[in-house]
Amino acid sequence: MVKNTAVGHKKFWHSFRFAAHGIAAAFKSELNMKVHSFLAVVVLIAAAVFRLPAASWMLLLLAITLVLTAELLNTAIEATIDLVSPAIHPLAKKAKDTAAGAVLLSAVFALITGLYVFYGPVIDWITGLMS
Ligand SMILES: Nc1ncnc2c1ncn2[C@@H]1O[C@H](COP(=O)(O)OP(=O)(O)OP(=O)(O)O)[C@@H](O)[C@H]1O
Repeated sequence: MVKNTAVGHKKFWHSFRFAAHGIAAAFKSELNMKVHSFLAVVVLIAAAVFRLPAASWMLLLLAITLVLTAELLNTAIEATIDLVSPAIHPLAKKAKDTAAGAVLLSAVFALITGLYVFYGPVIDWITGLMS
């Protein structure tokens, strides 16, 4: 019983390490992943500078998580397609374009979220500067 738990813990940490390695590998190989991560850091710094409320932070974190998750799944699908269908095939195109569509959709959501949470504070800041 104790042994099984120990094995379970070991398996959990192995899975965790594989997952962390997957994220690091996608970050290293995918330009989009780097760009989205950089933008996420900039947005979070701006959220701290503008002292956004907790609800806005949660919305931003949701949007960032969605974009990065979509990017990771897109990378996984691209790698799988390149492995199983290196030759041109309409289904390979469909799979890659659909996965890219998921990234685009999540990025549009992130843009709308950013406009929604920053609009008021930025307008207040500009108004304060002019008065
Ligand atoms: N095996 C294939 N069969 C048919 N069309 C493909 C195939 N591979 C890629 N394509 C088409 O080319 C586009 C670009 O594919 P590519 O593999 O270069 O991905 P990408 O979107 O440029 O991502 P990245 O640059 O991150 O690898 C795909 O979205 C798809 O429309």
